[in-house]
Amino acid sequence: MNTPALTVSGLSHAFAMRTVLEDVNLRLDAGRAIALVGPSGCGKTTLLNLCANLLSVQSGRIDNTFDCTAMLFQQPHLLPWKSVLDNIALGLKARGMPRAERLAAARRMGHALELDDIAIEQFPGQLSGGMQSRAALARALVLTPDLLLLDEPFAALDIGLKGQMHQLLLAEMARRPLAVLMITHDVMEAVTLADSIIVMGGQPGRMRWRLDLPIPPAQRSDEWIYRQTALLLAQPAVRTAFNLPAAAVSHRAPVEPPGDADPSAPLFSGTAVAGSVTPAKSPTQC
Ligand SMILES: Nc1ncnc2c1ncn2[C@@H]1O[C@H](COP(=O)(O)OP(=O)(O)OP(=O)(O)O)[C@@H](O)[C@H]1O
Repeated sequence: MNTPALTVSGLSHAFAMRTVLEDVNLRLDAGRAIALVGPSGCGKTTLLNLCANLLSVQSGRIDNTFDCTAMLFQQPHLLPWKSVLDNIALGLKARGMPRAERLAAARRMGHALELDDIAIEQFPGQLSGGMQSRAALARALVLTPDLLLLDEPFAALDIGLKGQMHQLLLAEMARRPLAVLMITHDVMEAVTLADSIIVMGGQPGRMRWRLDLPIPPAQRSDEWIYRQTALLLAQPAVRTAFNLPAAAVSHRAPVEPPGDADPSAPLFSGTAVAGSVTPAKSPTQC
């Protein structure tokens, strides 16, 4: 039996007469995480919305063979007139799960994401931003999705809360083969969570650079993450995509992989994607 995957092939998209995405190709397999980074307006959200079926595909193909796709938006979008518990249970209600059963499942998921019984019984407006983000994540995870689409859901959180959300997400990814396609402006967040990072840029937006990180997210030390982030941001193709001025590149050796990571794995090996500012040497499909 084929393992599930999200496959995007030759995808382009236009709003009215303006093309905003051009020839996007990627494949996301079960249990893997891909982060899309790039400057504002390069079409990241449009790509995610196409993957989520919130927009119709005009040109190219998207094949999603995952069983259940859930999406988290930048805003938690909790219903203010419903309790946090009812909000978490919303998708289960749409599936027709009986009330007692869905509320029990929602409570368990809320607890797993460190929302206590007091928080769960409150209305969203009574929660802090960080707790609302947890509730939104709980509402998505309670559906046991095998594909999670993240449109910068942690962008408004401070670094401490963001770190907590990362740990919760990594714990879920370690527990089962959850695939994640995420958008973020935060390159360090991408290096923390993703197996592969795709840098998009230009107008219309295209894929410019791809980096496959050799160490699983759970094994990455803070130091390794800082160094990889710096190396990624030093790549000329990446700087061009972000419209950053050319920078003096440090040639210091990257830090060693932590723990029992494969010592022979390359520490940094990005690939320019076909059609990008740097001619591609490798396959056009990411
Ligand atoms: N519904 C729409 N109608 C017309 N133009 C749109 C629509 N949605 C997005 N656009 C345009 O498409 C382009 C890409 O937008 P998109 O939101 O996908 O970019 P983005 O990379 O996600 O940006 P950001 O990082 O700021 O969220 C932008 O120029 C935007 O104005």
